[in-house]
Amino acid sequence: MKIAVVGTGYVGLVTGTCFAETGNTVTCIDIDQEKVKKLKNGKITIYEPGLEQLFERNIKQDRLFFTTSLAEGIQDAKVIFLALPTPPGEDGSADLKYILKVADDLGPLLSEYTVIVDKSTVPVGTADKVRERISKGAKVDFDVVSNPEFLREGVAVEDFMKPERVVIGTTSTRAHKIMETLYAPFVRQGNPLVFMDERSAELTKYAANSFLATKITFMNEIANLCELLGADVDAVRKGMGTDSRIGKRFLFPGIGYGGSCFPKDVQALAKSAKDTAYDFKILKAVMDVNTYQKTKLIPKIKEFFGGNLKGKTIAMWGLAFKPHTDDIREAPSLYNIEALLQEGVNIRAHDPEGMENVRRIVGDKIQYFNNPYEAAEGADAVFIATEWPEFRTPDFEKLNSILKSKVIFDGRNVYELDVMKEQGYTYFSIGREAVNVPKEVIHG
Ligand SMILES: NC(=O)C1=CN([C@@H]2O[C@H](COP(=O)(O)OP(=O)(O)OC[C@H]3O[C@@H](n4cnc5c(N)ncnc54)[C@H](O)[C@@H]3O)[C@@H](O)[C@H]2O)C=CC1
Ligand SMILES: O=C(O)[C@H]1O[C@H](OP(=O)(O)OP(=O)(O)OC[C@H]2O[C@@H](n3ccc(=O)[nH]c3=O)[C@H](O)[C@@H]2O)[C@H](O)[C@@H](O)[C@@H]1O
Repeated sequence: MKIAVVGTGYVGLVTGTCFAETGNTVTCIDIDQEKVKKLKNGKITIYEPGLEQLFERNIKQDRLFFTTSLAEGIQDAKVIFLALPTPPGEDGSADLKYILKVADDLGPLLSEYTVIVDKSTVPVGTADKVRERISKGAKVDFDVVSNPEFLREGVAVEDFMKPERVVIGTTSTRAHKIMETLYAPFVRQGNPLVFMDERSAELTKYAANSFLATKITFMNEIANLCELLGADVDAVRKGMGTDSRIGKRFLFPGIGYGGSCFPKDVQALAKSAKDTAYDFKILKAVMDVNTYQKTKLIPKIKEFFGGNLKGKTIAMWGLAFKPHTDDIREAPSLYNIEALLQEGVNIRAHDPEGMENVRRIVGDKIQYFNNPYEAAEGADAVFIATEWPEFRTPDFEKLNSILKSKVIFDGRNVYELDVMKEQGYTYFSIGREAVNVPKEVIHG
């Protein structure tokens, strides 16, 4: 099938590449000329494990194309995916300007029946708005379908190629059949295509993201309580998660959820609820707790160093909002960098993929190093903001010899407490006992 994808950001590039991989001819369209130039030259624009290989193969096999022209890109396309940004507006609601602009442009360009698919995360009622905008200029039949995306960055290819489910919102039989054909190769393992109406599909996406953010936040509060009650959140997590009604996943406490989606989607759902005069209390609490959680280690760091951090040096391991991505949008690291800089701390940072993106925002206010050991050179403490696998089993001998003092503040519970005890590190983590804390420091 010939398809077009408008927007070659994270979702657009993965969507386009994966549909090409299953034999479709795909043209991806973006207004960012630099991006399109790179992509046309066979250079991938995001870091995503496994994507580059598929991307290169499909370009070579003439199934994946890029252009800046909407008219050229959608020519002969039976299905057009809109994978456009929906950033939070000033009031927290999703800003639909990118989607509606493309909808306006698309109408007059359609030359035969086409399915237009909202792949972006959009509030309930957006499919109706897109339909209305397109119909102003369209002279042919078309359908607007809601097909929200559930992929996670870092495992996006796997999530897209083997989805647990695909949600498709349409009441049109014609569009239903086309979407079923398009997705057939991805759901062969018995995972379902879940068909529903457009509004329900739109809400499903916000409900799923908000539920996951709530699950994490609930665990963060349990962790905070563990610290006060002298319990171990790792044990509690395992004890809870083995109940299949609760499930093991997304129960890992830490310094809050970040990324381009959970924060904005929780906020947007809360705003949608408010607009209908519904007071969604849980979502408000989730946002409050997450704000607190992001910098919850700062007071501990301050207290450990006797209340004054001026002139201290901290090695920050991890900057990306989670491992296996270079994405730093709403990354907890950024909030901690800001808080530490305000206290007069020198920050020596390392992240395997995210440093360039952080440099664009923070500039030379912090220093960047190519490996975690260089970052740790002469530091008073290590702060772990992202649980990259390479931090899990460090060469402790090497680390001992370069750190000024053996202190770790771990926002992602990377190490076993026994290992920290054995290695003689003063170790603070989330929801667990603080280890080897000198008597003069009051932490429990
Ligand atoms: N990033 C993620 O992991 C996921 C994102 N989503 C949702 O998917 C949507 C897209 O997200 P991302 O891919 O992360 O966004 P992004 O910001 O990475 O990419 C969007 C792209 O659209 C392009 N664009 C803007 N206006 C355009 C126009 N008029 N014509 C053509 N291209 C245009 C931009 O230049 C950019 O390359 C959002 O609604 C997001 O919430 C859903 C699931 C996962
Ligand atoms: O709508 C979206 O864009 C996507 O948002 C999330 O995906 P993503 O943001 O890539 O990352 P996650 O793996 O969900 O992690 C989000 C944040 O939660 C944190 N997290 C996750 C799991 C956990 O147990 N604890 C925890 O603190 C991570 O560190 C990260 O900051 C969802 O998992 C995807 O299904 C969804 O498609």
